[in-house]
Amino acid sequence: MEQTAKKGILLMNLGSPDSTEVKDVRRYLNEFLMDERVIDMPYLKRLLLVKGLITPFRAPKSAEAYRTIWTKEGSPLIVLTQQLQEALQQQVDVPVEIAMRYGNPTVQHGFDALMKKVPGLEEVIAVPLYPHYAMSSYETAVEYAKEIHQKQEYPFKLEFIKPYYNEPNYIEALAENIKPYLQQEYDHILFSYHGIPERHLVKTDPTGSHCMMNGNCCSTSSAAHATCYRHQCFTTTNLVTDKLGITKDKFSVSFQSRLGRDPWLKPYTDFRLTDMPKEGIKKLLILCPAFVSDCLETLEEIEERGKETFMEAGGETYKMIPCLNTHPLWVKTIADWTKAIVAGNKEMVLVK
Ligand SMILES: C=CC1=C(C)c2cc3[nH]c(cc4nc(cc5[nH]c(cc1n2)c(C)c5CCC(=O)O)C(CCC(=O)O)=C4C)c(C)c3C=C
Ligand SMILES: [Fe+2]
Ligand SMILES: [Fe+2]
Repeated sequence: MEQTAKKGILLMNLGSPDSTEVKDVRRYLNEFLMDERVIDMPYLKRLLLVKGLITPFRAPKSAEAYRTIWTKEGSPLIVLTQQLQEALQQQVDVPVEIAMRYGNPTVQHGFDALMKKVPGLEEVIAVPLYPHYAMSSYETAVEYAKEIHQKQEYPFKLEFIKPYYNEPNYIEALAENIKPYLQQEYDHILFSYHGIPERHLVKTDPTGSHCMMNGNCCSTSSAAHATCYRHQCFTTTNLVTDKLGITKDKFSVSFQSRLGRDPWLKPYTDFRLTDMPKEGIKKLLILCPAFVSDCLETLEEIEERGKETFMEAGGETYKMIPCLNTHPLWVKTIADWTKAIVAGNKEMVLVK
């Protein structure tokens, strides 16, 4: 490949265990949950909780769950991120690599691979594969990449694509991805976002007085919205339903995948799946826009277990709409953003 710009792209996703063996799942969970932006407790307390309580019980169960979705190529999340890399590489003339926040391939591996491909590498554009800002997803990916960049004294400049929850071309891709599923009969569409503990919203609120102060906090104008996960999830939902002409009575938002006993964002997806058939919602479409690539939390929690919950509660049809994965409009969107940055347009760059 002839290099015109000494730049590279790094697609950053969350990561998966190396295999479905309990020892690999244990190592992955320990790394993930010892992240202070995920379990936000003082180190010793976190260590005791994660290594003494959560991981020993969770690792065998999670390993079993991973076995139900694992493919011969490996974890769906990793395989789909690789497929996104390949599709994007067809559209841009700077090298594209992938890296995971936890597990493999690491961020350092991604940086080294780009350095190898581009002698004299001047700039890396990192694309966090999270549309919304949460300290346990977007923020930790960015801060971790910055830490590796600094510690290893890489000579290139590192830039990040900003959260894109409201970007018109992202919304358009999401809408196009949903559209074919609207042909089938449905009573309701549930937008199920990954949950976070409520206190994380308070922690990332730069105003110190906005998030969770009242039920409408996310719909009133505030500087906090730049880092308010709840606001951003509602915004994505409203923009995409507006675009598709889906009326307010036909959709709602819920939050999935909670861990532990603290209050997480509500309503909880599993509770809603149990209640909806009783409310007359029998035919459900469900999607998980917090994820760009299908993963354990979509394929096992929502597509498999969620369906069981809904059908056992009296539901009739249940269809999960896949994540954006390698949807052509999504690939084009990332290509357009990164090409613009390579050309010197900084509109999509995170400013901190
Ligand atoms: C939107 C992205 C994500 C946020 C925000 C997030 C927060 C968060 N997650 C946990 C705990 C777990 N999450 C797990 C899996 C998982 N989480 C995300 C994304 C976000 N997490 C993804 C893409 C995945 C799937 C990974 C895969 O390999 O497919 C898991 C591991 C699986 C399990 O045991 O259930 C845990 C644990 C917390 C505590 C948290 C916020 C505080
Ligand atoms: Fe908010
Ligand atoms: Fe998670």
